Amino acid sequence: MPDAARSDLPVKLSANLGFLWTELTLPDAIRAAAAAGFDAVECHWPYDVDAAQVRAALEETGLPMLGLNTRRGAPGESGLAALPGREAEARADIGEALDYAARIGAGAVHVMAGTASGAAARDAFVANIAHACDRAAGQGVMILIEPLNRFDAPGYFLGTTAQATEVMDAIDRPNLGLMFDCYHVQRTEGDVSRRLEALLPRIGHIQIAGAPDRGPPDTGELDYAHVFALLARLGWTRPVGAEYRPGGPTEATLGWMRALR
Ligand SMILES: O=C(O)[C@H](O)C(=O)CO
Ligand SMILES: [Mg+2]
Repeated sequence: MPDAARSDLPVKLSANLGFLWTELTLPDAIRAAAAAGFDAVECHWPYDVDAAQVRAALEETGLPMLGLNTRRGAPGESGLAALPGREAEARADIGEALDYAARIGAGAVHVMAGTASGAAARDAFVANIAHACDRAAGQGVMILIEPLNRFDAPGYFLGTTAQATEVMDAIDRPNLGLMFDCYHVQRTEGDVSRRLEALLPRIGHIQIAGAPDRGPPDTGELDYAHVFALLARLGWTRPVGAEYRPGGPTEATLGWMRALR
């Protein structure tokens, strides 16, 4: 895709390689995203892949890696940052994610909270995220926290944008950002446009998918032509992450990119 055509997009796009091109190795998925015209990539858990190979694919394609996640922990845990008594493990995972981010030049780490609730969980989360921010600041990395919807992630500590902003106020670090996933927000809270407007200064990254089925952005009840026009009006210039389940070959689902161009 020529650069001139890409720059006509009202909003730049990042391919989430946790969901797109999962049949490929991570380096080859980066190449596929570049060939499809994405401006950036992001991933979930790259830890089994040699960071040098990821870095080589990023350099070869010129795509930035926007971010990656801390590990999920044991099956069903979805992260450790809000688990009282697991601080040492949570911080080891944060350190690992930051080290990997440094090796591939990634700009953000999403610290996963885990399944927990109550005051002790909040205290653990606030302390662990503050620790992550302080450690990340030295390498110019942003720490992201992301509310997940209660249907896909029942019991996940962080469920709403209101809860996220409450803990962000308590943590009070300049390199802490909200991961605003329009799909999760729509499933749990709705009012996506108004929430984007209100929360924009606190948002570190935006993700999209069709709702309620998490298919391509041109399926479901959210109108991303409207959302993209709003983001352009609000002056959002960073790539928006396409984090949807293609349900088949990714290339066959990219019509929405052409439609939004
Ligand atoms: O599921 C999501 O929306 C995420 O963005 C994620 O990082 C993994 O849970
Ligand atoms: Mg997401």
